[in-house]
Amino acid sequence: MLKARQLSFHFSPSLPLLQDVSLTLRAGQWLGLSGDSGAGKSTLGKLLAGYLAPQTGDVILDGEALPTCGVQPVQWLPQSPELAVNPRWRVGKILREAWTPSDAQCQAFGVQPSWISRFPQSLSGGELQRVCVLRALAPEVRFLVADEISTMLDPITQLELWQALKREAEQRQLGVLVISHDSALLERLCPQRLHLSEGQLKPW
Ligand SMILES: Nc1ncnc2c1ncn2[C@@H]1O[C@H](COP(=O)(O)OP(=O)(O)OP(=O)(O)O)[C@@H](O)[C@H]1O
Repeated sequence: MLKARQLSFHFSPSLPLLQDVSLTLRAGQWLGLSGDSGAGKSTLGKLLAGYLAPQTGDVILDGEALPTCGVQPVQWLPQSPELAVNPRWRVGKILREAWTPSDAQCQAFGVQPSWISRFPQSLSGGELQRVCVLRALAPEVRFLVADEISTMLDPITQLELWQALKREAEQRQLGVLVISHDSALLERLCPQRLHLSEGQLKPW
């Protein structure tokens, strides 16, 4: 179980962003998170994945602090995959950075064998996003923060990505926090939804 306990966070003391935010994400749960632009959704996602440290409160996984080395069991997947890869690495090296997905997994996520020897700049944003999502699914991973991951995909590719992720999450009982402005998408994917507004979470 992943828990955020009374997190407060600001980039500047005069501009508090999150105040006393608590949430629980269970194994196998799909939880939706909406909120206005700039409300702090990505910041909360980064706090949950250990990319940022809160000023007060903490994030615990099964009662313990997140590990500081090795494969992170909570993976934050950002909207812009091109910012999350080393442009000097070929796609094969990027994909296998933490683990080696099977051919069947590559196929399920629509990752084509012909991409392996290419550089990431030569893939479309949607193609690279699929590589990054699959890269994040190492066996040690237990929770995902999917931060607007399908925004740049066409409707069919979007559907295929979520179907592949649903299947993988169900098999492994991954907990997934889906961050999106698309309320129809959140309603479809997530039985429980939260809304972030003025630094606080409310059921939605
Ligand atoms: N590194 C940073 N330094 C200073 N301010 C930052 C930093 N990162 C984000 N912010 C600010 O914090 C606020 C929250 O940003 P965040 O990206 O978490 O919002 P969001 O809810 O995800 O927005 P969107 O829906 O537009 O992606 C914004 O006002 C943003 O400008």
